[in-house]
Amino acid sequence: MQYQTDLAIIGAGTAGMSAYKAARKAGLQPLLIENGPLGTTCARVGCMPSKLLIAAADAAHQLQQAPELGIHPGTIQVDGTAVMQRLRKERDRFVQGVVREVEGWPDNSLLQGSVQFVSPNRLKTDRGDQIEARTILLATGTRPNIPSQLLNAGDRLLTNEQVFELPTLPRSLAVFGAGVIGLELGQAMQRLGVEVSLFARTRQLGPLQDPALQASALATFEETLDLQLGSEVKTISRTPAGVTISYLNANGQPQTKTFDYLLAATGRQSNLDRVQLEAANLLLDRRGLPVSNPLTAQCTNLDGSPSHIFIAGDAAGYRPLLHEANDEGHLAGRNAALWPKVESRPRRTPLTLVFTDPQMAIAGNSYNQLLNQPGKQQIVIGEADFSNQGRARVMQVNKGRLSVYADNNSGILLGAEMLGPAAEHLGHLLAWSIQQQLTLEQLLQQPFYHPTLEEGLRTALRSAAARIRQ
Ligand SMILES: Cc1cc2nc3c(=O)[nH]c(=O)nc-3n(C[C@H](O)[C@H](O)[C@H](O)COP(=O)(O)OP(=O)(O)OC[C@H]3O[C@@H](n4cnc5c(N)ncnc54)[C@H](O)[C@@H]3O)c2cc1C
Ligand SMILES: NC(=O)c1ccc[n+]([C@@H]2O[C@H](COP(=O)([O-])OP(=O)(O)OC[C@H]3O[C@@H](n4cnc5c(N)ncnc54)[C@H](O)[C@@H]3O)[C@@H](O)[C@H]2O)c1
Repeated sequence: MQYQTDLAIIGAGTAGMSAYKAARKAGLQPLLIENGPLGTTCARVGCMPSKLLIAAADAAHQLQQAPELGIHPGTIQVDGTAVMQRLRKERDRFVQGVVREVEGWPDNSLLQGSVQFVSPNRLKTDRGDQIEARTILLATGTRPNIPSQLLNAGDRLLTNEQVFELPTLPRSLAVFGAGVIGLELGQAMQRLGVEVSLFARTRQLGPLQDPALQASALATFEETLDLQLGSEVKTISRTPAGVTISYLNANGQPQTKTFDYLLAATGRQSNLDRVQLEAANLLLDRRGLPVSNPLTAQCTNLDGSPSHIFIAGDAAGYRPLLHEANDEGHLAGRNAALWPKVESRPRRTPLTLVFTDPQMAIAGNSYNQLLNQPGKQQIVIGEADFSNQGRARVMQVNKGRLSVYADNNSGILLGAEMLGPAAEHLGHLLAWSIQQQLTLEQLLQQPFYHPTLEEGLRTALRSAAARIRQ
């Protein structure tokens, strides 16, 4: 069929749906085109099922820790089938919520098919549909990046798209990648009784950049997880017992181990390689992604002029997180309606959280952004150690550290990195304070109740304040 639309949105994920709503509110009748199942990556195979697995792992962990508090829950049994069933039941509720929302939209809002560019204003789908669009939004997200060596695991290779479908928990799991997904899922599986080894080429654990925090993360995670960081994997093969991995460990010693499954958590790759971007007349960056303005979501033409094509969510390669996909989608949908005029909207303060235990947070500017740059002498660091922090000890969660970074002249808080208890909450407090450009002094005038984890934040703020202009 032939379609004509003011706005063709490629991808009905978080960014695409948010753009659809914003564009409709602004008076457009957008056409949303999706080549996979509805429900979004976040709800189907991302944020939500991973946090459901972590919730079960946290429950098991608390029971395992209880005897140290004098509480003896008896033999702890993890029913892997029940864990996975509950995960999928709750996950399906979230997915259904999204699907119902799309189903409530007017007919002809959604087209199924895989989209490619024919020319800057013309798209076609693999089902033979042709779309002429005044403006276009790229909201195509990403898919797992799988290094070719990992394919040797054959039918025992899992990514985030298969792991939540396992009928029960595996006995053993080799996790490749020590980034956010590898750490979150690897630790959760280990706490649920799965024998986990985590392989990574470097010694970097998760996104924290502050050397003191990286060291703390390494010391903490290697207490319980078999970390094969800096290992060199020689061969991976599908064997009758599962997946056999031969590798040189960090000391150069040859090892061979067999696992039930291999989980690839080795980063994400853009889906834009499948849309014939060459036909879109867009300027691309070194990664092959369209050059775009994060304040308008607008792409740039080959000749440097502003394009009628917008980009949002993970496809933009800017901040691949759910709340950012939502914001970018909204911005893109609204600007597509205003096009050729566009509005600039300031971005929120960056906030990254990792739902491990201890959790990780980066609020505002990271260590590298502030301290690996010229002018780093303008930055003071304040620190707190949670190993002896009162409330953290009370709750037996006394691990990790917090670093806050402030401007040495104005005292304004610029960034923070944390590994520690409740980093998801302290990270928000820090991000909100940074967004309001509060100074250390103003922050120290706020109430700090006793005994709370926030007192750890106060320690870090005080230590930075004491170093200002010394
Ligand atoms: C395991 C995991 C856990 C995560 N946990 C968190 C978390 O806790 N917190 C957080 O903030 N973020 C988390 N994320 C990241 C978050 O899920 C993403 O940032 C977010 O889903 C991106 O949304 P999006 O709209 O850009 O992409 P998506 O939701 O992936 O949507 C893109 C859509 O485009 C479709 N598409 C692609 N190409 C085409 C084409 N050619 N034609 C038609 N349709 C196409 C795809 O099928 C897909 O439906 C997690 C991600 C993963 C993988
Ligand atoms: N809590 C959250 O907000 C959350 C949770 C999960 C995912 N996410 C999002 O999903 C994105 C992707 O997560 P991810 O963990 O896949 O990516 P990542 O970039 O965080 O980590 C990828 C890891 O894979 C390693 N790696 C790459 N190639 C490898 C190879 N051949 N062998 C071994 N290791 C290899 C990298 O060194 C790195 O440690 C995140 O950046 C984030 O935006 C967010």
